[in-house]
Amino acid sequence: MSVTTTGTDLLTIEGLGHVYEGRQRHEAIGRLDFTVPEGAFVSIVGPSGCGKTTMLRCLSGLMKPTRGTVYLGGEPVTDVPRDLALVFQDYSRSLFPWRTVAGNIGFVLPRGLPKEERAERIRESLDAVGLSGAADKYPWQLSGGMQQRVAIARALAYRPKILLMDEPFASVDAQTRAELEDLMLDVRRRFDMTILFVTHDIDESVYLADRVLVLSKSPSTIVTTMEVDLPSPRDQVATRASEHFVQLRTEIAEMIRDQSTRRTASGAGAAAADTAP
Ligand SMILES: Nc1ncnc2c1ncn2[C@@H]1O[C@H](COP(=O)(O)OP(=O)(O)OP(=O)(O)O)[C@@H](O)[C@H]1O
Repeated sequence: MSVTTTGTDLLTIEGLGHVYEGRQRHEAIGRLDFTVPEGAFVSIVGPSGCGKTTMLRCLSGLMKPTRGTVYLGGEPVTDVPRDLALVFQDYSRSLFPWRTVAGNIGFVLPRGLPKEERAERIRESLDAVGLSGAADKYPWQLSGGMQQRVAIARALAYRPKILLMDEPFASVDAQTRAELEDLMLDVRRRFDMTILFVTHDIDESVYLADRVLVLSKSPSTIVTTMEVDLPSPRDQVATRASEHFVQLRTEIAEMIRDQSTRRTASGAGAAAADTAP
């Protein structure tokens, strides 16, 4: 089954740039321009410290960028938008340990929501992440992978138009990571969700997405945009072993390596010219 997008851009990023001011002035983002179509799964991959988290903070309205504008559904983002949810890498800090799983999910739902709908949203989202029986447990009674499933369920229950994920599976073991990747593909199909997924793992970026954006080192720009035309549903073994998958992941790996070699040879000042889209 292939997943379709409407072709309408849900998220538009125009000329985004960010400089951290202060004693340690640092230009984290050079210039980013890209769009995320409604219904698409877009991965962003880039080296450590290239500004991925800074970018997500700007996209989600948590931080005002130094330059540029972010539009969600055509409206400029000036505050945290109602239609957006974030899932972070550090699940242990994103869940309240004193609330049950159901309590953690219910916490983000609108106060005025009728009791039955609140219960239904919690039930549906826990079912979607395979944790139907865990509603009354506390986060500390769950494994790391299960806690991250709760964080995903909480984002789903909120019913956002777009889900931003910041290296969400970087802290779990390889087997759990593969299960969570497949969970995201399933969730995306079931909820028709638009997802922007940040990772430093090239294979993961290709396995999950319709499109991969490759970032340069900081100050980041987009080195390339790669369409991923692998068939769906994807399979952890067959997809990753396919010739086309290997070709795509190799192209991205070479691009990241070449770019970092060039920067080392020519100095950081050449970065902007080297990485122009
Ligand atoms: N508050 C701050 N003040 C100054 N510099 C900062 C601040 N926050 C981040 N930086 C710097 O900006 C750059 C980008 O940081 P950011 O956390 O966005 O990168 P990242 O790609 O998410 O990193 P990682 O892959 O390691 O998670 C880094 O060099 C970082 O040291």
